[in-house]
Amino acid sequence: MGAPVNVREFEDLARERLDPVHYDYFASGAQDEVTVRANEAAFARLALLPRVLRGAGTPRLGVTVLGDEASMPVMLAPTAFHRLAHPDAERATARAAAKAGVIMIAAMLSTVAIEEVAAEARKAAPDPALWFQLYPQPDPAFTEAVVRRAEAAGCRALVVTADSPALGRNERGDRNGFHDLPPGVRCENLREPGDPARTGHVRQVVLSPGISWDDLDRLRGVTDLPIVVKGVLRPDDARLAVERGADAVIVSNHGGRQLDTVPASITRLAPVAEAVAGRVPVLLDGGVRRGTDVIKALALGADAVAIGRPALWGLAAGGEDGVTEVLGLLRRELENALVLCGCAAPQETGPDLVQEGAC
Ligand SMILES: Cc1cc2nc3c(=O)[nH]c(=O)nc-3n(C[C@H](O)[C@H](O)[C@H](O)COP(=O)(O)O)c2cc1C
Ligand SMILES: CC(C)CC(=O)C(=O)O
Repeated sequence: MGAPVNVREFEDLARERLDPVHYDYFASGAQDEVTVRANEAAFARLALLPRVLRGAGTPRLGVTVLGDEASMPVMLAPTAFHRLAHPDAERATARAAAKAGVIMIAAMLSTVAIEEVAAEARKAAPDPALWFQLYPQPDPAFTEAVVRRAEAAGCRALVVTADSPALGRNERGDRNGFHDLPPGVRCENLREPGDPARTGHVRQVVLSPGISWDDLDRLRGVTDLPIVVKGVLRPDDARLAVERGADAVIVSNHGGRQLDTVPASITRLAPVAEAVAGRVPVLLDGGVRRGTDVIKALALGADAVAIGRPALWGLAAGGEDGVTEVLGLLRRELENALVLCGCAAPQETGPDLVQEGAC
């Protein structure tokens, strides 16, 4: 195959290069994977209604989210275990994101320690925008220690994953017997505090059924970082998140990996954005594969979108260069979609650009 010309072809290349068990881990979702398919299909069901003769010129793609300037409204969603995609793991992803000027949400379940992820990002850009995703742990002292590490590493927002009071049922994983990381691959952020020599124990992550809005309050007491609630699908929860002090929300169904048969995230964006009513930024992830998907999300109320699997396909296909290429593809596609819609910037999009169910 020649060089991939779109994200789908990057997935094909990644599938060829990856251990099939690890490909399945990245690609799969919960149970029948209804929501995985729905996330992409729902974008295809939305038609774009471009404006003509607007003289908008070459679009500017930059946005500012929670004070972080990004070169485009596409960020990296947190995804676990990059070492399974490429030996350079999160180091490569961080360099590519920083070089591209996009915001990276580093996963708590990273196979490279957050300090090292941040150091690699800084090699590529002087002031990289790095956020940290957190699964609050039942042990508040350990959670606080992880938050302190993220702060000290220079992370500028805390993304709390709210859709995971338990792990979704992943049948591909069960079929493959994929329950443990390979020898030598560890979640480096889960080491016991005070283990700088990295000789000691690494905790198992706990996805706690007890997670509640109180955890958000507790985190507020622990950190001054902006707190982003990830995994909101309902207007009532979005309103609660804002009332409980969230600084942004991410409309997300975890890429269809948690509760199967929840709706495609793009179908929940407009109701959530309406409930939030501009009080905090609204972000979206799930099924974004094209520049046209990005513009549809912007039009329906997102300040930016995040990509999960596409970055992993880039990483598996070509390490740092692969992630760079995926981000470049999406940038070129978004710029093309904006200019063809007659928009000079992401901020110029609105719901009039999108028509439901017509293609
Ligand atoms: C392999 C994989 C691992 C993920 N790990 C995490 C994680 O550790 N924490 C988290 O909040 N979300 C995680 N997610 C969900 C992503 O942050 C994001 O919601 C999802 O991938 C977006 O959908 P997309 O892959 O269709 O872009 C993961 C997703 C994938 C595919
Ligand atoms: C091990 C999991 C909790 C990581 C995750 O969030 C996922 O694979 O979707």
